[in-house]
Amino acid sequence: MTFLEMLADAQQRNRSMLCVGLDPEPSRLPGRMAGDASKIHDFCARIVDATADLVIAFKPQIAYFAAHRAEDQLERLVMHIRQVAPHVPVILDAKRGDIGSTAEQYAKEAFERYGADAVTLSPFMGFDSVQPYLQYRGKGAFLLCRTSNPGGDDLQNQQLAGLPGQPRLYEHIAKLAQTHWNTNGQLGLVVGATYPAEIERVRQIAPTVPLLIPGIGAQGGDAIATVKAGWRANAPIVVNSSRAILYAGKGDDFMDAARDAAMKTRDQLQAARGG
Ligand SMILES: O=C(O)c1cc(=O)[nH]c(=O)n1[C@@H]1O[C@H](COP(=O)(O)O)[C@@H](O)[C@H]1O
Repeated sequence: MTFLEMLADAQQRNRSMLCVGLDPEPSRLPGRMAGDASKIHDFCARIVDATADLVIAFKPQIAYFAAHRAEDQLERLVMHIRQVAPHVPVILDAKRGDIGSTAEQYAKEAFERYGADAVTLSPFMGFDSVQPYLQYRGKGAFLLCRTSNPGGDDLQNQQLAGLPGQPRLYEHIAKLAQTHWNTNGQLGLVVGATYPAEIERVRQIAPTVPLLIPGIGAQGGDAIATVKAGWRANAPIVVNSSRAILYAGKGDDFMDAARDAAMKTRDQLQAARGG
């Protein structure tokens, strides 16, 4: 199955637009795992077990593994997801971006080493830095467009005086992802839940590409406004929450607490579609 087919399948089966972000910080692991980086896999695997029937995707953030020399644990984690939730796609959050020859290695890392179904990319270095990922037919690539952090304004909100209509940089990225750059229909966009007005604008420019929307939960983004701005029947949205679900419980009940938080968030997002 392609990434888009997996997304559609998981969305329907689990009635969900929620993506659980796997950002394991050893000092925040619950109970006896606290402070033990060798338990990163076990912790994330239990979160996967507790939420696999509630999500549209899982999104491991590579820095949380690499910083603790836990890349092998990330490889095992993706295999675990394949076993317990074969219908749920894995989005590797790597935010890569480099010249073509180096991007080929990053693409190999994401899709061959880790076996991810999609990856996050910075579009800053241009189309030839994105192209190597598109050689992997059926895989997805989400381009950073209007990120959830306040500093996203520094560049993404600047107007491009040299282009007709002087679009803002994020508007231009949305247009490229919807049109010229999307040669095989593999591209999506990252837009922050902290900026629903910009999600709406991105949807006007890019009506059919999937949107990865982080920023609800710990960053305080508005889940309901996010769905209203981004959801369309023919275009998936993948709304990520990491810390608010991972660390919902601090003790041995962490799986129940994560499941409870994920279910509430999933239901809140689903309900916002209707109203
Ligand atoms: O690409 C991302 O996933 C991403 C883009 C963005 O604009 N903002 C953003 O927070 N993220 C990631 O989404 C996750 C958000 O985590 P929480 O704030 O704990 O839900 C982190 O892994 C971030 O690296």
